[in-house]
Amino acid sequence: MRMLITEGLNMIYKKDGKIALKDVNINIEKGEFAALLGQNGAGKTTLINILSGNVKKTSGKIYIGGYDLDKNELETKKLLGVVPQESGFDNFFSVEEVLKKQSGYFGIKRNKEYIHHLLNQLNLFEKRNNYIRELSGGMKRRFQMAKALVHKPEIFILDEPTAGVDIEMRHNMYDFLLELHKSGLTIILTTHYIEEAERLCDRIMVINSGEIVADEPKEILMDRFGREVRVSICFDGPVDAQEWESLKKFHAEVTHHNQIDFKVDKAKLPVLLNAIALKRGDFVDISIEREKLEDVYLQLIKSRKE
Ligand SMILES: Nc1ncnc2c1ncn2[C@@H]1O[C@H](COP(=O)(O)OP(=O)(O)OP(=O)(O)O)[C@@H](O)[C@H]1O
Repeated sequence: MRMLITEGLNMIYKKDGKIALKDVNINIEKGEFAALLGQNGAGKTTLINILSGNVKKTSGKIYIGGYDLDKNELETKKLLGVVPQESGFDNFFSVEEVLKKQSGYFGIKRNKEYIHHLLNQLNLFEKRNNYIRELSGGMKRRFQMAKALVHKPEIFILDEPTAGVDIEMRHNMYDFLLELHKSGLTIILTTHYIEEAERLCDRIMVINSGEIVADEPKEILMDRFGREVRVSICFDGPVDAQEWESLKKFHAEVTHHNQIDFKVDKAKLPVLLNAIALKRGDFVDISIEREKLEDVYLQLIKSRKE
């Protein structure tokens, strides 16, 4: 089932005529965990703000859970849980009060048990009677997640949820998101941490200057663009760059006193390994790594600029 569809979505900010989104067509299936990657100003927040009804699109269609956003705003709002990048916090209320209020906004009564469950999962139970202003930055981010989930939405959208969050807390958030994904929730995440998208998401969308330049299952994207592998070899003695001149075409680079790295098309790997073995047999360690999502992402952004 398709949970989110945009058709020919365009956004031009009236104030300065800035084209923030250009003919954006996306299709997210139920249960997918999708990443939306893009540089600063690419249009990620604009897209999220339009989906959540905070910004009015210039043209195009949006369907959420089959509902047309223009005709069924209330229904679409119920299906979405959005964690914004920044938000005015309800500073003068306690954590639990805000979550109760938010439940009420969606017509949900007697939600205490679920609220406590969420607070427990997000390590916030102890803080339930604290005012929002008394929470740390990382706690506020987790509180925002609870607030977005309190009405049990079907699509969870997060705008850079881990920006500025320390590494341990970030890993806790990953576990939490993976649990939610396992339970069948559809998740869309924008992030600057590419390894985060690589680790969590099964679909990658790349947005560049308001245009979607890639939208594919992660593995297919990696196979299509990530054709090269990096081969690192450590020898039982020093490496002399000159000795490897003949393998320059494999991007030979001495990276350590006894280590040399190569970059090679996967198909040419046997040729390279053969050539190395003929030159020196005293290798003590070898590693072959495929390209990372970061390399693929940079290629995509670069190819558009050329
Ligand atoms: N309210 C606004 N009025 C005019 N232009 C805007 C407005 N909001 C965003 N823009 C412009 O639209 C473009 C897309 O901005 P957007 O905030 O969607 O990018 P982003 O991908 O979320 O960036 P970041 O990663 O920095 O948050 C930018 O050029 C931005 O300056």
